[in-house]
Amino acid sequence: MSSPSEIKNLCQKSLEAAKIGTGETEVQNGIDFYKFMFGNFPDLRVYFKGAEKFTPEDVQKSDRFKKQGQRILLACHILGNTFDDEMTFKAYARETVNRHRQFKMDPPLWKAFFAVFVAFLETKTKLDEKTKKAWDDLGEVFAKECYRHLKDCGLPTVEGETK
Ligand code: HEM
Repeated sequence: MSSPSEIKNLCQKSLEAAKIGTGETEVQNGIDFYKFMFGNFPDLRVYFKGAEKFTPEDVQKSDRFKKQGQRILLACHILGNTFDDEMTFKAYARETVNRHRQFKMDPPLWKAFFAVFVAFLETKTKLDEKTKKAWDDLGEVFAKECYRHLKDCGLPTVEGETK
């Protein structure tokens, strides 16, 4: 694994293709994430109550996903930004798990999310192998902390190897 600061820099650089903000392009980036996810991983829609049958066209028109798009991209920017600050990064992972408790997600999704996210980023920019590996490494550290926390909370988790 590269150093935390190398991983941070590679992830940060790739996130320039998925900026957040109030401008049209930035807002659309967030909507595009869910259009991508709902279009390519429709099984994940089950967790989004009321949107279980949404098509990418429905996502485009939805105020809910306009807001949620910014939230998820902000979360990914926070992960990239804090990867060299282990205390904050891991606390953010645990907090993310706490906030998702109600959705009763299948635990392996904490790692699987990053494959979805990288595939989304690839719709926005060209990613080299080093950058894809950086996201995979980041996702691995994130997911391990999620699994550890789920176990601490007495919730279903993933034990042992996560790859
Ligand atoms: C495949 C994995 C995941 C699934 C199925 C999932 C599912 C959800 C659902 C159902 C919501 C509520 C939104 C709504 O219904 O409108 C939500 C909110 C949210 N998710 Fe996820 N999530 C996943 C992974 C992640 C990851 C890895 C992060 C962090 C990097 C994250 C960050 C957020 C944030 C920031 C919110 C906004 C609500 C809040 O902060 O409490 N999610 N997610």
